[in-house]
Amino acid sequence: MSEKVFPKDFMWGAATASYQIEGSPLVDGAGSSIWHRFSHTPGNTYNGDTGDVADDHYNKYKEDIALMKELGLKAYRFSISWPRIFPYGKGKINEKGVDFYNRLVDELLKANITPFVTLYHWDLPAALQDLGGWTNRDIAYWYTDYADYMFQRFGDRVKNWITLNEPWVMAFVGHFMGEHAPGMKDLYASFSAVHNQLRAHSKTVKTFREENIKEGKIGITLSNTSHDPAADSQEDIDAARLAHEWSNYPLFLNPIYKGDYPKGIKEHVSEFLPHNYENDLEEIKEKIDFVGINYYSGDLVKTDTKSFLGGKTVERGLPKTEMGWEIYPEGFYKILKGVQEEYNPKEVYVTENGAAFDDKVVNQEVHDEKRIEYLKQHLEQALRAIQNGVTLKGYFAWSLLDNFEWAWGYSKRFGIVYVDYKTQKRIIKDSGKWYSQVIKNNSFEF
Ligand SMILES: OC[C@@H]1[C@@H](O)[C@H](O)[C@@H](O)c2nc(CNc3ccccc3)cn21
Repeated sequence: MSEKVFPKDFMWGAATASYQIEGSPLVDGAGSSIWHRFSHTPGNTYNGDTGDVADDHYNKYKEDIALMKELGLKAYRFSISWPRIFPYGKGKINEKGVDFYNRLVDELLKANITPFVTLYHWDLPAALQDLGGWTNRDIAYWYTDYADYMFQRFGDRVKNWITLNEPWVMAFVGHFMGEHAPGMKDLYASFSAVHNQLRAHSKTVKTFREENIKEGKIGITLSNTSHDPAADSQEDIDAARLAHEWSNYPLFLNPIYKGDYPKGIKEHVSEFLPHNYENDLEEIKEKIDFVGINYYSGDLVKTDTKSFLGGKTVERGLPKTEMGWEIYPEGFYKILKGVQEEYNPKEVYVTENGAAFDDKVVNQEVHDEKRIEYLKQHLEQALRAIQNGVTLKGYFAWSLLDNFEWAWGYSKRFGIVYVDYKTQKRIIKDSGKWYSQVIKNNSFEF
């Protein structure tokens, strides 16, 4: 393989999520979600932004799929909104919600674009939150029933399934930091959410196997930040390792592949894990077909006895994106190489990688050179990982479209396609044109 060309059949895609792009959150019988409630609660999002309209993808999906085809995408990762299907999370089914995703999937297949479906990207039915949400052990059954129904309705056409998007963010940004829905600040609730998401994930994988989806594959998508020790001291090395075990793939892959939480978690924060969690570990240890890796940035960790887990982030003067996240491509390689060395997954997909920059429209064009540079630097590291034994099979740029960036609302743009929220006009950015050439050449050098 030439040193700049990706393997044949490498799956080039782009990713989105239901609440971030669809709009119409309560239309056609859909139930409310925790993000509908959270964004409608004053003070929770920048400028009071909500997902009420977003990119109006619920109505513009055909136009957006035509854009994907124009870009030459091989695959498209999107999420299904659980409350569109089960307005109350369980029980009554909303056929109009199922119909939207039927039309979306059929249009993708017509465009010869492979669907990768995320079953849960944070928009929990609000009715289930009223029953405790991810802190209620019964959610493992509610979620598995929802997922099983999706397998039955779409498994004939959708062959690639992701159970959960970034369970760490759901658990800690949503239940400890309070910056995401459901807006809780309770560390015990956070670890309960970790544990119940793992239970839900593994029960769903078992059900997926029983449904025997022809050529079907199922995995999980995990958030990752490359944590480096600030100094070559044992205390900084230990602090960085603990941050890795807590906030990156080990927190979930250790139970899934090795049947227990990481050593550092058990040594330092086992008090927050649910009572008798050990009883569930055997069931959680369930083989998956691929690991989804999300990567955006890295940070430097210094020992600090006053901080949670004994470490704090310190500056190292690297360039940053509009999110204030370091641009650290080497960290991408470290995360990819690390997951292969620590768990040796059959397949790895980069399910999200991208950056927010201050994009401006000039004469109906968006010259986002910084994003092209970011993507190129990270693709170089992805190819380096493949050349060093990582079973990387595909890459999904985050995101196809500028969209609702959670608590940041519409103030941060990650898309390779610009969205004018006043007119809903789409403009392919220079990065989208560049990415289209990457796909055509199967290389970032052309
Ligand atoms: O922030 C960009 C994207 C976001 O739009 C996606 O929905 C989500 O999957 C996503 N995860 C990260 C990385 N992790 C993260 C950490 C703290 C807060 C929010 C996201 C970035 N992104």
